[in-house]
Amino acid sequence: MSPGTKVTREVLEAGRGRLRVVGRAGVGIDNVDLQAATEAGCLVVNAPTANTVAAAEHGIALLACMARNVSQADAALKAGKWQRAKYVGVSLVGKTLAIMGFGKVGSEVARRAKGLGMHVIAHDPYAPADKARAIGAELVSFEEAIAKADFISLHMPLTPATSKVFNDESFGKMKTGVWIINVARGGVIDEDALVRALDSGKVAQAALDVFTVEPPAKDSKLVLHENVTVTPHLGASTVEAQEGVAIEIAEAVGGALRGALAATAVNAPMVPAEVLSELAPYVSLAEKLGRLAVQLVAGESGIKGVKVVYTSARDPDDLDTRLLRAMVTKGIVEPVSSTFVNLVNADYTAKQRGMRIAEERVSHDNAAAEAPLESIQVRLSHVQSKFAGAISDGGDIVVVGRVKYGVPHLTVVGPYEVDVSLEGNLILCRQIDQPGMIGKVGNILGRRNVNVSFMSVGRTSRGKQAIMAIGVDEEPDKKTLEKIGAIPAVEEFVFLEL
Ligand SMILES: NC(=O)C1=CN([C@@H]2O[C@H](COP(=O)(O)OP(=O)(O)OC[C@H]3O[C@@H](n4cnc5c(N)ncnc54)[C@H](O)[C@@H]3O)[C@@H](O)[C@H]2O)C=CC1
Ligand SMILES: O=C(O)C(=O)COP(=O)(O)O
Repeated sequence: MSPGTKVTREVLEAGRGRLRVVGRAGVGIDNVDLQAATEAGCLVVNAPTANTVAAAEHGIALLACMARNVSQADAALKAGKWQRAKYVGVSLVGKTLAIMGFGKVGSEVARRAKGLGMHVIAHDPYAPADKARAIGAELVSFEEAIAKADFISLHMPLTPATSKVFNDESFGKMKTGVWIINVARGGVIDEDALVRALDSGKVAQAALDVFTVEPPAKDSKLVLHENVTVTPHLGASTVEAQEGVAIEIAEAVGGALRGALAATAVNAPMVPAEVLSELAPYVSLAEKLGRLAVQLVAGESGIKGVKVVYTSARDPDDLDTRLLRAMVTKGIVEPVSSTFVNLVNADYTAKQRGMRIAEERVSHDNAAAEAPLESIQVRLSHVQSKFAGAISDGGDIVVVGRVKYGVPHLTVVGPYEVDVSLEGNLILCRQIDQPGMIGKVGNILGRRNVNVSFMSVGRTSRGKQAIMAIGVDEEPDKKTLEKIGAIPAVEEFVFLEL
């Protein structure tokens, strides 16, 4: 999808439940109603990196072109006018360039401008100062940037906060004869104010690739202004960038449709790719624990409080749990919700259902541990359970799991320690600890051709209460489950789908 295509609330609502992914073959997603997409559970992915260099190169091209009056002189010469005196330009070396928005494109423009011998300053409230320093650019306030610059290049996204930030007031604070370049979004400039600033000479020239309305009106004063150089949104239009963007977005959409976690998702918790691959088995564990916990709930009290406890040897700053929290939420909400729930709208849906998700981190004293997490605990507070064995001392449903050899395992149910791989389905069975129980249950399942994948017994103490956690590949029929329930020592059992 190109920026000319608008994905509005109406479009998203018409596709609700069926439209799963919107792919933006570029960076700017100001043409997608993100809130409506999130509500509809529709993932929005973009291709954020493949056109960065193209946009930066276009910014530099416009800068150089404008400083030397290339487009005006070209038009004049083609009209038969040889005007060497009229088109004396200005030099770039030693001039101060202010980069507004020091993200991917802005920083690449900075690198190139340094190569041209310019003094580079930048304004970006969210950019790390050391990244700017490494490129040789100094981060300054908005006021300082616009006041000190000879050239101002715009590289911020269009958001409510950046809409028309370049207006009469800000032009008023700039040096007289400043030069403006915009390859970001037209809407960050109040175009009428820019025309006024050009007319008064406050702004010497502007070079614009983007406009508030695209294409702009044929009689646009701005476009027709003699001190304005324009291109029709060509920032990303290089052969290399178009090919790169096409591949990037195809991979993102394909991955998202297969259920892979999209690193370029715009409306889902954003997690860097290296973190994503490290967390992948924990992501699955988090969702499965959520699923197990919710299937253990009984009664009408509803789930109000959910607590997720991460035990980790890592420094809290090194453990980004947003994705895990979203997956626990998804696991809890999905089996009990009629709406299509995914990573995108999991938090939103939980909130709509009045479900609060609290998180806690417990440090695990094992400095040698390489795994990001020791365990994840999911606790549903003050709910009734259809399996009393899942209730811990505090009256909460508690399940704990960990990743072993890359596979999620259930390791605690209520007060019982078990160890069962979370694949296939699960039967939990509570009984009085005594010999022969595994054989009895195993026999019933075996006779019905239900393959047991894993089995584990946990007990409070010898001869007291114990639970069996049995992983099964197939879903046993009702009769088989009843037979298990009818074993005299069995006090309760529950079948859980993973
Ligand atoms: N003309 C064209 O064809 C192209 C245009 N673009 C546009 O360029 C812009 C930048 O793209 P990228 O660098 O890839 O995005 P980016 O997300 O990497 O960088 C944007 C930067 O702007 C900063 N920012 C946000 N609010 C700000 C504010 N109020 N003041 C100053 N900085 C602020 C962010 O912290 C971020 O560092 C976007 O608007 C994008 O749509 C990108 C590619 C091609
Ligand atoms: O990536 C962006 O934000 C762009 O503006 C590029 O737009 P395009 O994909 O060339 O229509």
